[in-house]
Amino acid sequence: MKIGKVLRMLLSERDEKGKIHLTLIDPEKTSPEEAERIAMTAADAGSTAILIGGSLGIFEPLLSEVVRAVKKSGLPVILFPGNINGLTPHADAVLFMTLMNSDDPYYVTGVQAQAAPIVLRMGIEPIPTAYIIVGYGGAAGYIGRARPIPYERSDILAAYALASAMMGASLIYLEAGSGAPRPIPPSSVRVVKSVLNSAGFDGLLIVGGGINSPEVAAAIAEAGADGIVNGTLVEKDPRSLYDMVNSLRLRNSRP
Ligand SMILES: CC(C)=CCC/C(C)=C/CC/C(C)=C/CC/C(C)=C/COP(=O)(O)OP(=O)(O)O
Ligand SMILES: O=P(O)(O)OC[C@@H](O)CO
Ligand SMILES: [Mg+2]
Repeated sequence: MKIGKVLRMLLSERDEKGKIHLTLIDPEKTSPEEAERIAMTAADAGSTAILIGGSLGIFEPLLSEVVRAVKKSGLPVILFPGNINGLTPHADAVLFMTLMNSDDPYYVTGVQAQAAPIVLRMGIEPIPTAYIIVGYGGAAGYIGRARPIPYERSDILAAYALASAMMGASLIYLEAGSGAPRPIPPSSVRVVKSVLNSAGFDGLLIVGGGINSPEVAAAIAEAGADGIVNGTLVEKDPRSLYDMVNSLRLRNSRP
C-alpha cells in the first residue's frame, strides 16, 4: 500500500526533529469544548498530532463532534479505535491496529475485516499499526484480551516487535496501558529499538502508558522511542504538554 499523507508527515517530523509527540484525547472523558482547548494547547506546545479514542464509551455523534472540534487546532487527527465504533470520516487517519498479543482472534484480524471496508468508504488513511501490550495493560489490555508481556521480559517484547516489523507494520505501539502505575522500562525500549534497527525497520516506534513526567519521557525517547503518547496527564493538566514536548528536545522546537 502507498504511504499516506499523515504517515508521511509523522515520518518527516521524526526525521527532521528527531522525535514526535502524540496527545491522546478520550471522548468518553473530554467534551468537544475541552478537547478543542487541549488540542490548541497541544499545537502551541509543539505536539505532532492528536490521537482520539478510548476503550469504552465511544458513541456518535459525540465522537465526530470531538474530532471536528480538535481539527480546529490544525494538527492532524488520528483515530485510535478500541473497536469499529471508534471510526468517523471526520478524522485524517486511523491507527489500523492489530493487537499482536491478544488471545482473541477478533482483536487480531476480526475487527480489522469489519473495519477495512468502512475505512475505505470513509476515505480516512489507514496507518498499519501493531499494538503490543505490556505489564499493567489497563482497559485496553483487559478489553482486548491481551496476554500482557511481563515488564522485565524485553526479549519477548522484542520478539513481538520484530514480528510486527516483518509483518509490515509502519507503526509499532508499545503500550503499558492508560494510567499505568509504571511505564515500559527504557531498558526494554532500548532492546526493542536495537532489534528493530538490526532488521532495518524504518517505521515509527511509539511508546505510551503511564509516562507522567518529562524525565521519564526523555529517558524513553533517549532509549530509542521515535515518539511518546500522553493521555491521562493531559486530561488532568493540558499545560503539562509544554514540559513533555520540551523533554523530547525536538530540533527547531519552540522554547
Ligand atoms: C482497526 C480497528 C477499527 C480497531 C482496532 C481494535 C483493536 C485491535 C483494539 C485493541 C484493544 C483496545 C480496546 C484498545 C484501545 C486502545 C485505546 C483507545 C486506549 C485509550 O485508553 P483507554 O483504554 O480508553 O484508557 P482509560 O482507561 O484511561 O480511559
Ligand atoms: O493515559 P496515559 O497513561 O498517558 O497512556 C496513554 C496511552 O498509551 C494509552 O493508550
Ligand atoms: Mg478511555
